[in-house]
Amino acid sequence: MPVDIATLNGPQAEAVQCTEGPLLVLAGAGSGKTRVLTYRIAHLVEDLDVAPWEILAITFTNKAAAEMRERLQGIIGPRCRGMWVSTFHSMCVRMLRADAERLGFSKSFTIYDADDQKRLYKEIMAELDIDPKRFPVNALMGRISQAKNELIVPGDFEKQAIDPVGKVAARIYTRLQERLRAANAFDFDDLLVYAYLLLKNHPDVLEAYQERFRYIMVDEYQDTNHAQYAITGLLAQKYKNIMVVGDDDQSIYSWRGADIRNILEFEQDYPNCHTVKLEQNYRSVGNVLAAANAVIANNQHRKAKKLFTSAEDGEKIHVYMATDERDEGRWIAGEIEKRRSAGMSYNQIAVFYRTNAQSRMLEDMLLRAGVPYRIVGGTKFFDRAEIRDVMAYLTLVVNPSDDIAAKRVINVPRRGIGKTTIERIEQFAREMGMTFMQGAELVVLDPELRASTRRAVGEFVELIKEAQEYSGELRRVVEMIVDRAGLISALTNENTDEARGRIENIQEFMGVVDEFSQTHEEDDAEFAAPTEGDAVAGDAEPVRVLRGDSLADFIEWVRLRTDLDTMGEDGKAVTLMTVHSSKGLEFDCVFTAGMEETLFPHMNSVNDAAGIEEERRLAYVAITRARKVLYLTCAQQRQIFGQTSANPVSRFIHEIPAELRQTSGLGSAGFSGTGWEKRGSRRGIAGSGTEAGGGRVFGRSSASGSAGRGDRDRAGRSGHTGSSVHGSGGYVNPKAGKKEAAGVTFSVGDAVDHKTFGRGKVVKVDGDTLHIRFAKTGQTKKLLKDYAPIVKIG
Ligand SMILES: Nc1ncnc2c1ncn2[C@@H]1O[C@H](COP(=O)(O)OP(=O)(O)OP(=O)(O)O)[C@@H](O)[C@H]1O
Ligand SMILES: [Mg+2]
Repeated sequence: MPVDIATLNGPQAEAVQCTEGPLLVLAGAGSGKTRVLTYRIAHLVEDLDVAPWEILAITFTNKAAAEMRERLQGIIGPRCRGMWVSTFHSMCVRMLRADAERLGFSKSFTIYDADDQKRLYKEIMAELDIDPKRFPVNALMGRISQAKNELIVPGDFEKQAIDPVGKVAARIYTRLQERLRAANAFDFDDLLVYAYLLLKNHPDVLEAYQERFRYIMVDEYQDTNHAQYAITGLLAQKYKNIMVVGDDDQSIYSWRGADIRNILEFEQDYPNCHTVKLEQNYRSVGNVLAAANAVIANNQHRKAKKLFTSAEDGEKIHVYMATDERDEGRWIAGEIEKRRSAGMSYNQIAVFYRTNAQSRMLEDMLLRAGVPYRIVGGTKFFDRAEIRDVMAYLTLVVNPSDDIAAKRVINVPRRGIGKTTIERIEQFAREMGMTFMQGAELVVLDPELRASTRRAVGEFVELIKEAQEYSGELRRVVEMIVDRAGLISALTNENTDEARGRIENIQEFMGVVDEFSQTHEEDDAEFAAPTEGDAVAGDAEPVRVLRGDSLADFIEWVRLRTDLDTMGEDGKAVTLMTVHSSKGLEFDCVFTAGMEETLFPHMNSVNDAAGIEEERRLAYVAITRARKVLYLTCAQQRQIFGQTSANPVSRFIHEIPAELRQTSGLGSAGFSGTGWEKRGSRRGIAGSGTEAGGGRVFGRSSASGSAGRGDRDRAGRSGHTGSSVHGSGGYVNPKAGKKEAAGVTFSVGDAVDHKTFGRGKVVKVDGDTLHIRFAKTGQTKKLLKDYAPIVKIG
């Protein structure tokens, strides 16, 4: 069945039908770029008989890739199997898995994430005697990452380094690459660098891919870095059938090496390029689009673009000025509940923030109001220590040369292998030119070590070896490691709440294993029927080398999961995420919290024009995610990064024309009212005892968690309670209580959450007194509704 071009507008259809030669679609947010790219793939396969394996589609996140595959499945059905729809990093991993030997690595290489990498940096710095106080590790990592994204090898980097940090970074860079190679590992940036080198230095490999990928498409091209640009260039060099889509106004990753010039100079790179402009926005209502256009118009360095919509104006942009971050979170929770009662699904609501540090308070407030949410980024499951331990064990099973993994877990759980022993193994391994595991195996014979230590090391080595025999049976090997290493029993012995939480996480991890097994079977099916396209890269094995080695596959899958992939498909919940992660997505209702100077725009960027322009593009991305309703919130004072500060309202709010805004909260009386003048930052307004005290009062004020459901009275009260802790510095909003006092009504059957007693049910209402039966204790307590630390949860 031919692809239905009729559902596209003129320029969109033109882009879909322009299938030969270079094509650029440069257009604003929500104009259908991703839709056009997807339709073009469908058109190629469905109408022009292009084989699916001849198509390479690159997206910015794994989530976007999954969505695209799903949409394709909907249009062309199972024919999209065998097609490469992936991120740059996943694509590079596939290429490297097929041909790692050409580069002197083995196929079972490990991918180091930021945490592994940091450990390695610290080791190297210790080894080279570099003082981390003078040369912070993050700064060095940033420099080297930037060099890798620009494809600058250690030798050239050293020649170019003139400043002290650069010179130190050059020494580390050289050693880093040696260490990574010895560990048979790549860091994230290396995936791009080595894939590039593979294509650049092995013409037969390059040619095989050029012949295979006759049609190349890249979404979000404005955020490609130099390495990605170079890889794309090589792949497209022969047939030049390359389509790139993007929006220069949405370039938000320059801090990670993205180069906006890649898209702006596409027409120069491909002189006979066809360019299509899309000007109709199909995503947002009129007011949201007008706000976005007004904000971005303040950037000097941009290609001016028109963007119109035929949608209705919709609601005005809601601006809420909170007293503090708690009030902000509480208010957001309330508004979410209002939307929900009006029929909007939680899934269609998102709360964005500029920095991860903001999420904790928002989470707390949603939790207390009983709003289900999922958080993307921040408290990443896979970043938890116990999960990292399990992962390190598994990594070691697949790649025993991974010294970082070995050292992480040799004494986890504690089995009496101390620092001295580890150093001894390390030194021995270094002298003998061995890996840490090989060293460990021999140290067992060292009579100078205590017998118990030798036994412990021996058992550890033995465990890893035994597990290797089962590496094809994923669930079994994971169970074996968890069980035999004694991870759960050690935690059980600790017998603390925290340990129990960790056990739950490990159990949750088994669920992840199962989830993988299910999706992996599908993947297998996807590649099981080899197409002509799989026979690539010269004599090397086809790209499907990993089939059958499910543990290696699993590890790779976990490593490549970007934050966005933690979003579940089922279970309705509000999404919390940073603005950066929201790229390409859309929601009916969007909240962006923390709209204050120094937070958004972020303080790191406020002093330079280019930085401000990037922050403004970020604001543009945030605004344009909203389909129907947009909320922007800010707080008069905020505790964040361990200090209290008070900052003016974000310039991005001012840049939205006043007639498009509707303001409420503290500042509703006057936008730049006296309370909003610059106060600067004040460290520890609340004093040192406040953290704990704040926590307590917070529990108390949890009674106002349901404030958003009309319970403004208690919101006011708890605000006052809060003030006694915050110091009564006039930050409490006296108006809030009076103006919005509605009084809360409880009735029999309501579910409540009490700070101390937990969940319960209202069994009787006697004037202001509630009789609540608590689930945990089974007891019924009489509580005064306005004073008890309770929140209505259903
Ligand atoms: N011709 C059309 N008719 C109806 N809906 C459309 C049309 N084109 C795009 N849309 C819808 O508009 C929304 C935005 O499209 P899409 O996500 O492809 O835009 P985009 O340009 O990729 O946006 P962004 O710049 O944010 O990535 C989607 O919901 C899409 O289905
Ligand atoms: Mg898009």
